[in-house]
Amino acid sequence: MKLVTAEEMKRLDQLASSAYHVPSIVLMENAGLRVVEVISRHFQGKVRGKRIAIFAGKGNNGGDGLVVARHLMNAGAEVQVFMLARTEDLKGDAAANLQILQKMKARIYCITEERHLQRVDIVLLYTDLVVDAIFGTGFKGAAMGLPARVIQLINERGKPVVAVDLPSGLEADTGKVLGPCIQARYTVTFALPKLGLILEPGAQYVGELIVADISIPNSLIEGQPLKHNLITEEWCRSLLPRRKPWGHKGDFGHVFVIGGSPGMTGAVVLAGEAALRSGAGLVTVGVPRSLNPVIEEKLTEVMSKPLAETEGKVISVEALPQIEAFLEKVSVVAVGPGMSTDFAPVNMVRQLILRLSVPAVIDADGLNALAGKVDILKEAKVPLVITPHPGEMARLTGMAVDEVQDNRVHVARKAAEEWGVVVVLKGAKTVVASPSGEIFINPSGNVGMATGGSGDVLTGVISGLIAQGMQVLEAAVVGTFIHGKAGDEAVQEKGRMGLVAGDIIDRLPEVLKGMER
Ligand SMILES: NC(=O)C1=CN([C@@H]2O[C@H](COP(=O)(O)OP(=O)(O)OC[C@H]3O[C@@H](n4cnc5c(N)ncnc54)[C@H](O)[C@@H]3O)[C@@H](O)[C@H]2O)[C@H](O)CC1
Ligand SMILES: [K+]
Repeated sequence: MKLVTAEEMKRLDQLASSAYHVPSIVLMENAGLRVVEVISRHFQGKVRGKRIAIFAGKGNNGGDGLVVARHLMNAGAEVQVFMLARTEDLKGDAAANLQILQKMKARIYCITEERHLQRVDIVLLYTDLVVDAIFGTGFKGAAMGLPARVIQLINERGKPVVAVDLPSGLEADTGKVLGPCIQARYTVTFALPKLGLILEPGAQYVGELIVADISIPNSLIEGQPLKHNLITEEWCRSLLPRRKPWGHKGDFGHVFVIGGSPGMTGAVVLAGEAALRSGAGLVTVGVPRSLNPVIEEKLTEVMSKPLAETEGKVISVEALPQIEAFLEKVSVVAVGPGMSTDFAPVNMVRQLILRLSVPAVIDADGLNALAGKVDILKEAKVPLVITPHPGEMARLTGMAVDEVQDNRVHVARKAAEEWGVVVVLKGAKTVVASPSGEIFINPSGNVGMATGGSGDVLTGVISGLIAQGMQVLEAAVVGTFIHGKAGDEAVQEKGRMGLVAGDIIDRLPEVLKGMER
């Protein structure tokens, strides 16, 4: 599903009027009607007599609210409209709808001074439902002054709120909530979801999200170069490889996981098992020679390959010829789980990337090996996926973690475009970015997955899908979704605190089974 920024939405709005001659006031009317439908559903169709307080800002979001007021009045509801602006401040379509309401003798109060809040507080006490039409896509920064106080009052009274287009106080493009923000029961957003409704923390204020058609022509929407996407289950289902009944394990690829070091053997085991549970035909984990007996103990279906090691029992540069020779037998490499950041494995990774002859997923210490040497990624001759968590992304970009987290979409896109790789920037609402700047936001997953080894599992899932012939971008998108969905299934049973990475692997088969075609 496509997502939009405020700017893109404005352009759609303008083109609908200028290129398709859909008058903007028709769009506003439709927006209002869609909101009324949700309100009617909330009251099981019985709107008559319901006490509804509508809060309208000075822009077109407020205009939508005035349309809602008109239709609710006609439906017999007891409507009170609070304008967070002077009536003369309204322009265009919003002003037109205000005039209509004035002609209808609607109860309209302007909240322009602190003392006006008393009335708001009293009305809220007896209100059945609130309509938030204060700010929409025009909002930036933090709500302050009277609007902020009104938002706080509405939240404190705890009545159900229908947010028009966006909960007021939330930034459409970033999902940032820098001040008070409406906690909505429903958000009726127009045409396409705004990025900020999906990103954190904005997504926590949305309630039930309804994407409402307001008659912007589909051909106009499809014709726009919209580069933000929400990953959906149906889309992932359509991308999953089909299994031919006569297939044999050779058809489903061979994953080679390279990593492991003393005390960190579990990471390669998790990655290897996850790859197998994601449908790969064969999986081999390459570990320092001394650790191989321990790994063999832990593995059954997954094979292992002892690699040349240093005295410290980490993978040494001498392992490169062995690894290169083995590349002929595999379909994809996963580099990094538990590898350690000793000089030798770091050096090995930096050289391996230039010699890869199959796609690779680079994760964890494989990424830490590239801090300060990130240009190596640009010289790879094969498609790459990197799967940094925010700390690893900070090390790769030289930014502070907060800076990365503050601009997740921008940071992921810039890295993907500059380094020419698929970037999976993990975290709440993982962002997948392609070298062409396409963005895919993952809605699945939960905080229970913030546990050691969860990233190793994701590396295995993505590698397992690439082994079965998926393009690296599709494997990253689908793998991220499946990994999160398996975590969502696991947390139902294990809870957010008790969930461990192995629980995610255990749920992969049922998630995949539910998506097979
Ligand atoms: N096709 C569509 O998308 C349609 C959208 N509609 C509605 O229009 C709003 C966008 O309206 P706009 O006038 O651009 O801005 P807002 O109403 O969201 O904001 C009002 C006003 O608020 C000011 N402002 C911005 N930030 C702050 C702040 N931090 N504090 C105080 N004031 C702030 C700014 O000056 C804005 O002008 C969209 O959401 C839809 O609801 C159409 O009605 C239907 C078609
Ligand atoms: K709003």
